[in-house]
Amino acid sequence: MDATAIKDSGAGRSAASITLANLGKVYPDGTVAVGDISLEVPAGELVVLIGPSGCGKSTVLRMINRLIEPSKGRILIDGRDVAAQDPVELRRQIGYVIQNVGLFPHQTIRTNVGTVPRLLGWDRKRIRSRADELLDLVGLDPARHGGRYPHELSGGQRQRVGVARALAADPVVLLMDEPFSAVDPIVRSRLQEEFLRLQATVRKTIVLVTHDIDEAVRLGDRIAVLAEGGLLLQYAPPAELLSRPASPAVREFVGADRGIRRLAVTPVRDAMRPIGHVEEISRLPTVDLSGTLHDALAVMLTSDSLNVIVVEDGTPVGAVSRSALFDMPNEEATAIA
Ligand SMILES: Nc1ncnc2c1ncn2[C@@H]1O[C@H](COP(=O)(O)OP(=O)(O)OP(=O)(O)O)[C@@H](O)[C@H]1O
Repeated sequence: MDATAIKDSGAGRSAASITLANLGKVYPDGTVAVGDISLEVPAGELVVLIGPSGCGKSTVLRMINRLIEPSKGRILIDGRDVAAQDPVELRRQIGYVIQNVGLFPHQTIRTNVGTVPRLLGWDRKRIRSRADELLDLVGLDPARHGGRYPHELSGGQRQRVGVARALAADPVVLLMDEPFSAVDPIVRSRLQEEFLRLQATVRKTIVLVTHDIDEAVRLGDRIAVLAEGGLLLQYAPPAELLSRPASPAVREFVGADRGIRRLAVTPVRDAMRPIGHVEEISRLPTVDLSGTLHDALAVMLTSDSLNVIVVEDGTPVGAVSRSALFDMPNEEATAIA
């Protein structure tokens, strides 16, 4: 992971793992922003940091790219301590997307996207073709938008440019600090959806900060819940966090409607039973095997049916009943019983 590797490569470098080991930050005024956090972000996964305002999320992110130096602990990227690397060089290899994007107002969109490649000394032609490739990847037409200035785009479009710029030099790590919070809920939802598609293509290691539990559940392969003082309360995949909150504090944070959220991250397969028990298959609505229980519930509600047939490549493979959705084992309840 050095600058020459980036210079020599085009796109498609692999992602890197990130290790936080007993990471802590006390600001000079004595504020303990981050207590003691240890966690591992596997290469190519998207990890969400979530927690109440002031719990240290941005501080963790900014320690990863050395905008802030830790008071204790270590950060390893692919096993290499970031403290041993030149901060400027390190930052050129780590994409960073912030709320309100921070685009340069007097530069065109294409020039903004080419910022890091330019710093890395790529030639003009290569920078331009890379910028256009990235704009296309985030759903902006290079011919239409490439020559515009940031104020000539909508908030959602600017946000996409921010993501394109962060990906331009094909970083192995992407840090995102509330990347979608400055846009309205409908644009936000569309950006999240597009971002998931983008991530399926580029498979970067991403650490994303948000306040929004729905965003965390939708985007995260894993979620780290932090508390005041920068303490790690739980680190788990969304489904586990929702079904087995590690403490009352996490349960409260995750929210009372977590049963519904859990449906959105539980595969249809988990509540499926053999099809033999269901009558009149052909009249029942269907849901694809790749769907979630939330999809199954939506189909049941719109068709006013108590059962839904699960299909794989168009062939019925099982059925899910409405009661089965709410009989899903709740390990927390079992533990209490
Ligand atoms: N430069 C600083 N000096 C002193 N305290 C700071 C400094 N920067 C941040 N803090 C404090 O450190 C704590 C963590 O701040 P941080 O910005 O990391 O939290 P956050 O979880 O990202 O918050 P938010 O969700 O509101 O953005 C807060 O109490 C904040 O006031």
